[in-house]
Amino acid sequence: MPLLLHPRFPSSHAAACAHRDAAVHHRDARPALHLPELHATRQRRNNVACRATRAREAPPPPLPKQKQTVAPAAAALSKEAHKYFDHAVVTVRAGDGGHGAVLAMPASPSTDAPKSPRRRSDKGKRNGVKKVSYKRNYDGSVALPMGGHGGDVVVYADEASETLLQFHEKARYCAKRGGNVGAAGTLSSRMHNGFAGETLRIPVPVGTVVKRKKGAVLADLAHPGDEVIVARGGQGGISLIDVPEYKRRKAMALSPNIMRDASDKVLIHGQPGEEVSLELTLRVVADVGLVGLPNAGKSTLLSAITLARPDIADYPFTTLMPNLGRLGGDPSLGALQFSSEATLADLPGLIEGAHLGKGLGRNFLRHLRRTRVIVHVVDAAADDPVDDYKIVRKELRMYNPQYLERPYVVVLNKIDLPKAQDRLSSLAFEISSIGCEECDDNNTIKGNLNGSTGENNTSSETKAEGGEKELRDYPIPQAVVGASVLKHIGIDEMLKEIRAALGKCFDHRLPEP
Ligand SMILES: Nc1nc2c(ncn2[C@@H]2O[C@H](COP(=O)(O)OP(=O)(O)OP(=O)(O)O)[C@@H](O)[C@H]2O)c(=O)[nH]1
Ligand SMILES: [Mg+2]
Repeated sequence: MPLLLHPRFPSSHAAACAHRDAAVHHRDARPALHLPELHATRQRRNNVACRATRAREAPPPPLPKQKQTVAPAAAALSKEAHKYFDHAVVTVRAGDGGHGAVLAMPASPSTDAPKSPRRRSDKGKRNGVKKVSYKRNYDGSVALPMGGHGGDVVVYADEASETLLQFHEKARYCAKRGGNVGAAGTLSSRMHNGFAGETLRIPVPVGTVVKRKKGAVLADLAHPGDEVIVARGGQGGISLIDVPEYKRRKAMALSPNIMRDASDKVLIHGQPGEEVSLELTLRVVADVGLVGLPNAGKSTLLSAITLARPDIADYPFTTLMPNLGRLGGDPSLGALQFSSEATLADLPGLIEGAHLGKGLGRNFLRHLRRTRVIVHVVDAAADDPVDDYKIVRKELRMYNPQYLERPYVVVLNKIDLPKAQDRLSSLAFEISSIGCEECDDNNTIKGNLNGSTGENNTSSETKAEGGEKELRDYPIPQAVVGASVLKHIGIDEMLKEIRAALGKCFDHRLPEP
């Protein structure tokens, strides 16, 4: 019987042995060298080794320009992490299926052989050969072993991860392939399937949107533990029985997987695993977004009312990436206080012209998308707080006019400073009169939160830029409160207003009053 082995199986043992023997023979056949010759040869060999080492130590030749621009350099990543932390492109590859095998039928006892007398030890044997019990399929055919399934690739939302920066350092992930069928050889009851490749699980921050590159959205991983299979592993190959033609009819009774000719061998190959390019976009999950000019005190506010400890400093753009903090429930609600818990996101400061890329730009405003309430933090001791407030409102409108329709609270901060205290009431009056009372409609808010954002909605942005709707056409603030988050003045009043604004939004967690 011809020995049929899969080309990828370690079938070339004999060839390898022959090669090794030839090498030994070649070594033995070398003429013996005299001492001076030996020395010269060693010298030559050392020189070659030296050159090889130098070649290995030499820096690799520079890549062509277009290849170098594929991923941001590590230095740029550490310096400008805020540009990359919320967006990444990765390629994932699921594992290939393991291979099946070509199996020979076990030798059957010759019917011509003279029958030996049956002995007690021959129990369970037929004509002295032990009867084999194979695993069977539901239709009674022998279950032939299969190659293992390739590992899938799963992306899941993990509370422990915060940014997508790691995907700029490693942009390709491969799952393990399935195992091959144990051994090619004779069909036996002890053969087993190849082991399944392990699923590769990739953690991403909660709030990551997983999308095929230039394709459909696969999942929005908005809750911890949410997951999506992004690439499926290949199926394992089947096994085939190889029998001479005159035995095929008999073998067919055992299994339909009979090899007819060499071309059938492709069936034993495992299927390749899927490979996809994914675009990961992080949109932080928060109920309240803190916005304002740099230095207004947003991070100080977050640290005053939550356990978050963001960087705080007396210079603009201290915050480069959103900071999240958890606001505890309202104790006055008793057992229901958990329902008033909320997550706050402190965003980097905005400046006039952010929509044109000034300052840090406005890309991080995408992180307001999931918020229900916006808190404007205004430095009441600044030269023109009302103008500062308008600048931020206008930048929000440029980015997504729908943000202006969400309920919002204005916090006039730094009232511990005399300059702010003196003009607090006039500022509060001026700010609360920018906007229209009638358009304060919760239905609009619901529509915005469920519907599409204006993030990529250029038509709505153009509309706003065209000046069709002024700031006064959007709702007035829910409340304007004076506070000093540094000195803990007016914190309770501010929290009350923020919770009231949250309560006004549609919220399934809060019981209807
Ligand atoms: N006097 C006074 N100073 C405050 C108050 N709140 C914040 N500050 C100070 O204002 C400065 C800026 O505060 P941050 O919280 O870093 O401001 P920010 O809005 O987060 O700034 P960016 O991250 O740059 O956008 C710090 O020196 C704070 O100590 C306040 O209520 N009163
Ligand atoms: Mg800050």
